[in-house]
Amino acid sequence: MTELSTQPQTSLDPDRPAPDRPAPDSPAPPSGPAAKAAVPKHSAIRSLLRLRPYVRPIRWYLAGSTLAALLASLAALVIPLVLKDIVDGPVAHHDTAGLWQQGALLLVLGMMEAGLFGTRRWLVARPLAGVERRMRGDLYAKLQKLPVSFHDRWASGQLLSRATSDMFTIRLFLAFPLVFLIVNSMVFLTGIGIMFSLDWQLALITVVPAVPLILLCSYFEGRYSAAARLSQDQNGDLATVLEESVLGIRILKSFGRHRTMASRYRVQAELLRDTELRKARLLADLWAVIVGLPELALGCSLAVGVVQVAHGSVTAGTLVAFLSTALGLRWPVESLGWLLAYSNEASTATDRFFEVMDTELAEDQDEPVSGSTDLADVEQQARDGIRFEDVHFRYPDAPDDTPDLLRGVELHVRSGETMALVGLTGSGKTTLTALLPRLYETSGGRITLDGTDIRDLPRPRLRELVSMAFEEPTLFSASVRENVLMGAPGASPEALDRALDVAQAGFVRGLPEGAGTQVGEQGLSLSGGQRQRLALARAVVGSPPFLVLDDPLSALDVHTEALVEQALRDVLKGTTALVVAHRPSTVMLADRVALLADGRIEAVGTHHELLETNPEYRELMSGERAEDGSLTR
Ligand SMILES: Nc1ncnc2c1ncn2[C@@H]1O[C@H](COP(=O)(O)OP(=O)(O)OP(=O)(O)O)[C@@H](O)[C@H]1O
Repeated sequence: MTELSTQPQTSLDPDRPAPDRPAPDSPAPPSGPAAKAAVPKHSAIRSLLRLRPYVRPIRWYLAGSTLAALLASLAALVIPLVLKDIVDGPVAHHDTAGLWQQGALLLVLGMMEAGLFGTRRWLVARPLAGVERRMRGDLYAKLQKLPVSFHDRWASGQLLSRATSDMFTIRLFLAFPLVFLIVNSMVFLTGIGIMFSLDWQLALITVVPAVPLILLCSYFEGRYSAAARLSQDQNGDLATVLEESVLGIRILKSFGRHRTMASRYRVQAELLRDTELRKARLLADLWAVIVGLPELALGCSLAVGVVQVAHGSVTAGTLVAFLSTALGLRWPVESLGWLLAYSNEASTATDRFFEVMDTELAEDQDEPVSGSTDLADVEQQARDGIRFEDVHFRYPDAPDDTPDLLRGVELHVRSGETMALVGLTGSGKTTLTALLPRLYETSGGRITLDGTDIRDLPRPRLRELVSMAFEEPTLFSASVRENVLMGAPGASPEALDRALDVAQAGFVRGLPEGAGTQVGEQGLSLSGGQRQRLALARAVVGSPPFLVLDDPLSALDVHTEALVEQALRDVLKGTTALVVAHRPSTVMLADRVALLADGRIEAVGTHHELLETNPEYRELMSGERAEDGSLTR
């Protein structure tokens, strides 16, 4: 699989060159992720063959379509032969009745050609739309299954372009180039056969240019593949910049950085334009030769043919038939350029599609490691709560020379207890909570829920048991109800009301359509505090046995925070909870507090115990820090 890199490295500062911005005349300018997307070494055909599982179900439609196109093209090839008969027969002998007969035959052949081409399109339109839908569906399903670490590495625009323009390219390839590469080759060979049967000398003059053409095409294929791949990757980079600009429009405007972003977009667009121009130049060069050489050959054969007719060694009808056949072969030859170009684009689009599809899922993605499928059924009192046992973790893309972010975390959150997790910013609190629902996999040690290793639980079940409210309250363009019920799809209207009450999200009832109101893309039509309360409601709506709240009240005013805390206390009584806290008010929700520092849990105790015994905690809660940002001890 081609390794794709990380986010685009383009600088926000337009005057600062991006790390791998191309030299103006460099042959293959890399940029951002596109820079690292190596062109696969295998041939275009091998890449395209990977589409077999998707094409197999519609193979008969494709075969029918190819047959229809072939018959239509062969009908077109018969026309010159009828012309020969007309010239050498009715025209030469002034036979009007014969002329009508042959004319009618020409008409039938013409109608057959048109009808068959129409049938071809009709045959494949629907099945090919189905192939595109299936591939897109598989890609989406795969993206949903891939771990969060994959999405950390891949720029969203790269994925977006794979799901949109690449799919379109592949469908178009199956509709046209695939069929016409086969049909045109057969038509070309048949036409050459007819030309040889009419006059072998003229035919030889006409086919000689085929040799340099074949050599040129193989040279072109390699160069065009590289350019096509680069252009598709750059397209993805451009989509990423566009997406970031649209999603971050408020920030860009408020910091007056929209020009900077526009310039970053322009740079990316210029890179893409340069690559497209390179593709066009390659195609133009190929085209010039593909069109020029046969024209030259045709001119030569016309001159020789006229001399032959003058000497009486060839009839005028034969020359007309020969030239008409040669002209009829212009399309199969001339189309070769764009058919090859498009096939190359489709092959690189296929490579890009399979780069995602081939990405291995974390092992045991859906299946538990060892038999258990649920928590042990024990009495409430015997439940063990959450245990982190010697947990180690490092991000997959962390530099090799850095230590693990978490280095032997030992923590026990008793059943029914609420544990606050505090620590300096960047100490790994969010990371530690993300290990619980297995958004990331631990690098060592284990985590248990009521004594069951979380890796022994199927992920869907684990995520039913552990509910999360993230620091960044993401909502989707759906109604308030749909957003909240994501936390428990089958929950009753009463449960929804209760969750909204706990989160102090009474504002929902004042919205134009209550809980049915659409919140707009990413919930941006709501305030930060409103979004945070809906995210909290989503976490608690299913009354989960384990709850993880990542600084859930940070965007709330003091009054609302107090009200939410009051309501949360009741919810927390019935659940085992880990709450990331930055402020004493949030810490007060918890029964005990754990202090995370240097990748370990340094101290555990009640808020008051830690205030008394742990200077680091005291300083953290009072906000006192040394000048270098670390806590003073
Ligand atoms: N996806 C990621 N890939 C690589 N490193 C990451 C990733 N996410 C976070 N980090 C790094 O891990 C460290 C811990 O981040 P984390 O978000 O867990 O800290 P935190 O204690 O929750 O901070 P805060 O209190 O500011 O929310 C940081 O140095 C951060 O840069």
